[in-house]
Amino acid sequence: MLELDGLVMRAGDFTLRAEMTLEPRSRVAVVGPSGAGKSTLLDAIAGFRRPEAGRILWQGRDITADAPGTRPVASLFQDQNLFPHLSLARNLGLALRLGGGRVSAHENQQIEEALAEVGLAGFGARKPAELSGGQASRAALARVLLQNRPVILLDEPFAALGPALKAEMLSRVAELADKLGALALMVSHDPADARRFASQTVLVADGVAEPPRETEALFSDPPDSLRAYLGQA
Ligand SMILES: Nc1ncnc2c1ncn2[C@@H]1O[C@H](COP(=O)(O)OP(=O)(O)OP(=O)(O)O)[C@@H](O)[C@H]1O
Repeated sequence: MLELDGLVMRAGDFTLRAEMTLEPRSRVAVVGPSGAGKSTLLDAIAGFRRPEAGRILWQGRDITADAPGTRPVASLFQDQNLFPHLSLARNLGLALRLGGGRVSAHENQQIEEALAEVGLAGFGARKPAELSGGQASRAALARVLLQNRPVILLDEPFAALGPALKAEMLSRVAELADKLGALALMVSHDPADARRFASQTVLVADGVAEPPRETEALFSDPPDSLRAYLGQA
């Protein structure tokens, strides 16, 4: 379980509170108005921002003070965070060896397999600039696969892709999360994506990240804060 226990995040005069439990191996959408704190919530879990109060626990272990690289968490962002001067294989090697160092023959084999898994067999020598948007997204998925962490965070990673490609990537992420047995938490501005991806949804609004609710129930009878955001006010 991922537990947010009395979590308080503060940035300037913005405050976000969260109190919830998320089940392992579940897929959860994070929705809410712009500026409500969705990225803040994911950054807290990833360890990119420190809470002012409260704790974050994974399987009962307090990870609040852990550095991002040592958390049980892999993150996928819109700008896929690939180093431009390194080949795809070297970029993926860094996912396996956070401290750098030579990648072993076995690790090279793992990288090849991960690339093949996402439909990029033979692309290891390419630089990120030599990839299309869809290929870069798939490369980022290969990295998440290699990182093999039990929590996957996705902050609008496919917002720049066209509808068909976005739908394909979402189903690939769902497959990958299921294969890894991971909890996947995804920020989305598109209710259709949330419905497609996640049976549970966290609403972030009015300074609070609420415990997850059934996605269908939330969208079919949205509270006022979500209704306004959906343009149903
Ligand atoms: N360093 C900072 N200093 C002051 N305020 C900040 C800082 N970082 C973020 N904020 C504020 O925190 C709030 C939450 O931002 P956050 O990026 O988490 O929202 P979001 O829900 O992800 O928004 P969007 O959907 O537009 O991406 C915003 O009101 C933002 O202005």
